[in-house]
Amino acid sequence: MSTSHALSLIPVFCVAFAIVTYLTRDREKSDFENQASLPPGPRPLPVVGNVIGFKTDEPWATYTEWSVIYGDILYSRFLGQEIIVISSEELAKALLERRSSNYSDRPFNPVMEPFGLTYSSAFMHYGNRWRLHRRLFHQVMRAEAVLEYRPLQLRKARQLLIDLLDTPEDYVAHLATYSNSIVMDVVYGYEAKPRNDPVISVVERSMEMFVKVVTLQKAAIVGSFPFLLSLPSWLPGASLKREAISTRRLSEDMIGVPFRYVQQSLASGNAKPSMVANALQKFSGRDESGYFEQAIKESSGTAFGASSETSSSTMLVFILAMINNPRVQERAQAEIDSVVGADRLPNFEDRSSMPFVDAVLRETLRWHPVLPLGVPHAATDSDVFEGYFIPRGATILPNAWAMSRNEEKYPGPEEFRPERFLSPDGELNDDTVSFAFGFGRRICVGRYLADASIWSAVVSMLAVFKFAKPLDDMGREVEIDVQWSTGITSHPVPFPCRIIPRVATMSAKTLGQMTNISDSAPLRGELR
Ligand code: HEM
Repeated sequence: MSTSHALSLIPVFCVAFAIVTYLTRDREKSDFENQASLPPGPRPLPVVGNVIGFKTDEPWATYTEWSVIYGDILYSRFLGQEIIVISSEELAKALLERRSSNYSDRPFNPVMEPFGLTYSSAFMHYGNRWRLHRRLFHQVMRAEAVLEYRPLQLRKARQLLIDLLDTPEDYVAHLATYSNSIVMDVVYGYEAKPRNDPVISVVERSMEMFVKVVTLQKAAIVGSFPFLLSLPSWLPGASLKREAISTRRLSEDMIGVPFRYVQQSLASGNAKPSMVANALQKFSGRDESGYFEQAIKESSGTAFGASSETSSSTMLVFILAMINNPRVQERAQAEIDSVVGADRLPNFEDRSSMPFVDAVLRETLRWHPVLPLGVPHAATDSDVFEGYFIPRGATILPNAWAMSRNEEKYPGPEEFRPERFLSPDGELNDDTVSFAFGFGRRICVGRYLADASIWSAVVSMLAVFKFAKPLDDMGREVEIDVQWSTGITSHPVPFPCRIIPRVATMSAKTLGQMTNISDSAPLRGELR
């Protein structure tokens, strides 16, 4: 058979396979199903499910539109996948927190194994292996532990300012370097080079693939048409197979390269305290099977991935918001100037005196949640919730996008208004936008680290720079046509902007004098 003939049969195979999958799919009916009906939702097409009107590049927007029609608990189907979308924060808490024993699993994702992503703690099934990962994170990322990283965060923020001063046009790379270098230090004790660090670039390439691969659509397609991964990789049209092969290679490097760096540093007696070094020492001599070593390797690899995309995306959203809201930017700068003065940069002791800056950070998390559909949970068992039947194994999507657009809680939700987080007397209110970090037992383990790293970058950038729209040939400001990336995370696609020092004579030397942190400041205590 010729290659072109073989190719022409692929769609036929796909449809035939989908029909067989659909007809033979067998969801166990439980007693619950006889008592309650599935939540309302758009009528699915046979086989393919709810594809009509579904915006694949903005699934959160589709689910939010559907939630207006069908309510805050809705049912939808994509190929063989049953999806329950929760669009209210209260209902998400009631389900994912108060019933967390049943809703802390992740959906089976057929993409993970062939793409070499089973290492990820964030997509791992609920169970003992996940618990061990969580414990390893907890050692170094719980609220009290992250206080130790403050000197590191301030030092890296100063480096970020120097980089922005030097080459403002590379701001996207500088933001990525900032968040990546903090997590590399915390997790591996690795001091990344300010530019073109070889280890960081391995991890960045791997993450780029990761966010494109871990989407609901891809999971459903691979789940329904697994033979696509068996096609010879040379075959035109076998792009999925080729993508799987390169993602697998990148993932191996991503978790292997920095891990070997720590092993070698420990062997030569030069290891700095870090999540990996501490844990390897703790389990040394009592890990014959290599079980703990594997968990340390996998969880540390996850930490990097989970942090890099989310933190730098949030900072991109912040810059965009500042450019489009100059009055907000000026008010935050006035607050910083009044607390800090002109001779030094802000530090963590100043934080409680600058509620407006914190309100800007919260509004950034709300205005464009970088994980608009969170990370999917799964129902371990069938259940009835709010009178609706939730099938065993269903994917549960906490629709952070819809929560951020709740008109009652956030009037004028498309506008960037930090004041919504302040009481009339200027104090911060209780709304910490916690939905941006997820729910229940799977809530983001890195949230305290993320909060301090993003605050330190945001306050430092506001103290030193003005962010403004680009200029045209006539010197007039031009509006930015913002595009948003799509995948499991979403952030503004790099846009032109001006990053101008607020003091024209600002230099790297002045920045050094404005920070009272020593470059060799001890960052953590002894190895435990
Ligand atoms: C702005 C920054 C960040 C945001 C918005 C964010 C958000 C999230 C969200 C929504 C989840 C899913 C929670 C759920 O399943 O309900 C999550 C999980 C996770 N995050 Fe973050 N995150 C951020 C930064 C970080 C950082 C800095 C780290 C680590 C260094 C991190 C590590 C993780 C891990 C390991 C998980 C998986 C938890 C599990 O499945 O048990 N994140 N994050």
